[in-house]
Amino acid sequence: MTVLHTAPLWSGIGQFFLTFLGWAAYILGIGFVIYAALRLYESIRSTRFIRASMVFGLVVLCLLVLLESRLIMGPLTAGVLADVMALPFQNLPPAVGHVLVIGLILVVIIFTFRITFAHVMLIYRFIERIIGDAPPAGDEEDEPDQSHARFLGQRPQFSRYSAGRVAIDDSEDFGDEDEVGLEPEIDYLPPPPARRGGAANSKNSRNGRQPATPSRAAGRNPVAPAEQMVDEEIYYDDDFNSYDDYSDKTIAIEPEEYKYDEPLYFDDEDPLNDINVHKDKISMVPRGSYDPQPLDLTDLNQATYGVRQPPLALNDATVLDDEEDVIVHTPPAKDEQIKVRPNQRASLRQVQSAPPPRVREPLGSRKPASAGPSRAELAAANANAPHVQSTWQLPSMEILKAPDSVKAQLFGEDTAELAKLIQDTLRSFRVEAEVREEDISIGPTIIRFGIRPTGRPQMVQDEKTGRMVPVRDSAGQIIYETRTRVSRIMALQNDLALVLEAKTIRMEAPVPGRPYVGVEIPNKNSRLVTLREVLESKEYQAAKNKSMLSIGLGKDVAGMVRVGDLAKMPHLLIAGATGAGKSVMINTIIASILMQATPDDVRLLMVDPKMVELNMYNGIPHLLSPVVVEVEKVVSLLKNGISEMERRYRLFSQLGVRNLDGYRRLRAQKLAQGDTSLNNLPAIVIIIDELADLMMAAPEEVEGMICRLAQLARATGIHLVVATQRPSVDVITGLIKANIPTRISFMVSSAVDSRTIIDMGGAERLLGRGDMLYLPADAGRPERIQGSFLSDDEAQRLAEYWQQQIVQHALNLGVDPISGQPEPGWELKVDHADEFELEDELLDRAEEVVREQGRASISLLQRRLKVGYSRAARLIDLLEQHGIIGQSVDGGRAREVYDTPLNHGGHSLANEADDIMAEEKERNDFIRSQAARYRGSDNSRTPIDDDDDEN
Ligand SMILES: Nc1ncnc2c1ncn2[C@@H]1O[C@H](COP(=O)(O)OP(=O)(O)OP(=O)(O)O)[C@@H](O)[C@H]1O
Repeated sequence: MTVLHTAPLWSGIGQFFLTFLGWAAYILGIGFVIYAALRLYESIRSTRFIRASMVFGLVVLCLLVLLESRLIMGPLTAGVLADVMALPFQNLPPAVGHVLVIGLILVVIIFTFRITFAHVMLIYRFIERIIGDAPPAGDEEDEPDQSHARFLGQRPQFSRYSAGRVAIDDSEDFGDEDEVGLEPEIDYLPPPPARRGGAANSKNSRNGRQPATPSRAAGRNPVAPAEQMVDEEIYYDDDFNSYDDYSDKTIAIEPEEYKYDEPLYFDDEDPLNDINVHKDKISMVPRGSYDPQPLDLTDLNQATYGVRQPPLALNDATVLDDEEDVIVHTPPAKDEQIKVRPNQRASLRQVQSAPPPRVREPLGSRKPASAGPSRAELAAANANAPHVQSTWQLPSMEILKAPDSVKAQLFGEDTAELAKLIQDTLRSFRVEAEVREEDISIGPTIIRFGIRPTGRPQMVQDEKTGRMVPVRDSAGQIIYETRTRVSRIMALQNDLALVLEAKTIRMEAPVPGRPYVGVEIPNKNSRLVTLREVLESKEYQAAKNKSMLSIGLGKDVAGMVRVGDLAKMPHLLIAGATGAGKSVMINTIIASILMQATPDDVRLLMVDPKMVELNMYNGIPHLLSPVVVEVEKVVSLLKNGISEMERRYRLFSQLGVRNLDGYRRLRAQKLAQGDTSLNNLPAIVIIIDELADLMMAAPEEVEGMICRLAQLARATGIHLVVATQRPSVDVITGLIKANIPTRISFMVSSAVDSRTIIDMGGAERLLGRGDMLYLPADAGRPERIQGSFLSDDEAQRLAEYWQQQIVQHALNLGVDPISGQPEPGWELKVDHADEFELEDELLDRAEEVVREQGRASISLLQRRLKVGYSRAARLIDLLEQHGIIGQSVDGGRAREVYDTPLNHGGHSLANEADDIMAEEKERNDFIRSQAARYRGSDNSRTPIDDDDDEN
């Protein structure tokens, strides 16, 4: 305008615009220039971003502002157009005119810039945050900020690698500090090292776990620069077995001092983004630029220690045992804890004086130990002791590492975003479903989103507003006209995996007991579940009081502690690919037992063909026999187990009790009456670390004995824990599966393997490293659990604790320590599979049968003794070896019985022909069933034809 106005030729035009538009001519002129430039840019980039509505809105806005200036300043600079526009306002009071024009300006601004309520809220929050930014010092701890999102620990960009992290004492929420054994401390870990270190820097840090740059760290944390923690990823390191180093390097820094000083963004190449143990398994979620939220310590404590678990009606001081109706007093101090067995409780109440301690009792009094005073002798020496208080001391919880609470830390709204992403994706596929906030469960390694199928709702007109609103039932739930099918959601599994950029997602439809389909994706801020935090949980404490064989399994997808009871399982099959976490699980089981049960309560038998996994337990008093590493000795061990089982059965039937619990109750009653005739019978847990090796060596015998034990051992308190790396049908046969109903599947390589273990797919989508599907015997569907972790160090410490106790225990009793030797009756010998049947206990009955019948044949023994073909054939061989029957003659199946007192001439040609036919049939059936079994099914076995002539 100035140029036009001053140039002689164009001054008229300039004058016109200035007169007509006043000062607005400048604004509009500049606006047109910008508009022209933007259009030019649009045409160069072949893009379009100028909205006509916005241009129009800006012009109108400019004119309204011009009008307002005319109303305020009069007709001096506003031009003719403004005068014309001001005409309608002349008769109005000035205030009304201003209000009208300003109102119009606001309306035009709202429409032009498309301002919504969300924008207003954003600004409101921003202002609020600025105002509320300076809380009085020291307030944070007293009054934790509650305004954060509930998705604790879900902000990848604010993981422990990219920001400060917090280690919080749990003692506040977890009861007495002494009881829990954790020192109160608040550890703020340092911020990440500089990210602008260049490629070399980045590489170094990936390989060598680059420490925080001192100067930078010092800048961030002026309080304790020298105490910065070296930020190392050691948690899930392959060769990492202990997290000692981690906590050692954690040093307290004042929480108030910590500030994020730069926006954090996602960079694939940046090692600092290696936030997750499963980095190679999961992918990334795009990150926004959020400001970190303050951490709620209470929330974190609750998430870490499971305080959210519903309180259980437990009285720490006194536990009333319903079954035995006796009151048990818990030990006064944990260090002086002396284990009280359920069957000892009654006597404890009665006997208050301090009697001499008593040695642990042997399982049986079959053979004395070779060196030193035998256990049988020791037992006999103490036989008259009026009580059974054990002198073993249980380890205190301090022997296990305290849970490292730094893992769960800052939180954000990523989870909410993912939920929205899932919902939008489903909608884009025209699948009506919703993901509610309350349906999101956050576990230690997994987040589960619950997708509720919705549909087209029934609509009615609202009487007040006249609008159409969905019809709701009495519970306030929307009633749908047509519903979305679950199968439609399930069909989108891969599409969801795509948008969530997750390498593995697992869908469960429906989640048992919930009205939604579960989508499980890896939690990028995953956390180790330590055995100690599980054992310290209230749920475990409650379970422990009920059963000595409780196992701290881990935490489920909602972060709740999951506990198993081996006594109820009653046997457990663990399978999974190599490195998936089987050995850790077995160690966890053993450690759970060692933490809560004395050798008087539970005894262990271990088979470790890998030779290295369970060796460390050699020498603990719980072992009935040293850890078996030779496959040849396993048959002998299982045989010992079977004879112990049979011995207990005989004992129980004599005493008229039905199971070990009944026996214990009876014993407690007798002890209360001063009768010490009944020996203590501990539960026995047989742990086999690699079944495949055994099944290769002696498939039939091992399978037969495992099944026999599995079928009958429950009542006698003998439990099997069998693990295998090879979930194929020749290892986990149909028979073994049928007899071991409780199963745990870790990650496997294929859906076929998964089906072999848990009879359904899903385990192939697990993440490994303790991520498992737990299928209890009484549940139809498996449950996903992150297994508790026990480092080798802890296991070693626990084993050493018990090994030392043997010495201490023996010193207390004034006897030689006996350790590492098998219990009498549990000696193992190299027992080749072929020799197994040599001492077949059916031999006597077989002899009776053949003498009674005056003839001997396999089919006869099969029918009369109700045994399988191979065992009957073996019995015939044994009878022949013992000189009871003769050899088969001329291909005939029936054999002569020597010295037969009652030979009524039953050995006729007709009988022999029948026998031959029956036997042939049995043989064929047997071969067929064997073949079918190796193909994965042993259902093909045809029943024995009972038409066979017996007489
Ligand atoms: N519950 C868990 N939590 C965290 N990490 C685990 C857990 N269980 C196992 N891991 C990790 O996985 C690694 C392998 O576990 P483990 O040795 O138990 O595997 P495995 O299945 O026994 O393998 P293999 O059959 O080859 O012996 C462990 O060293 C550990 O780092």
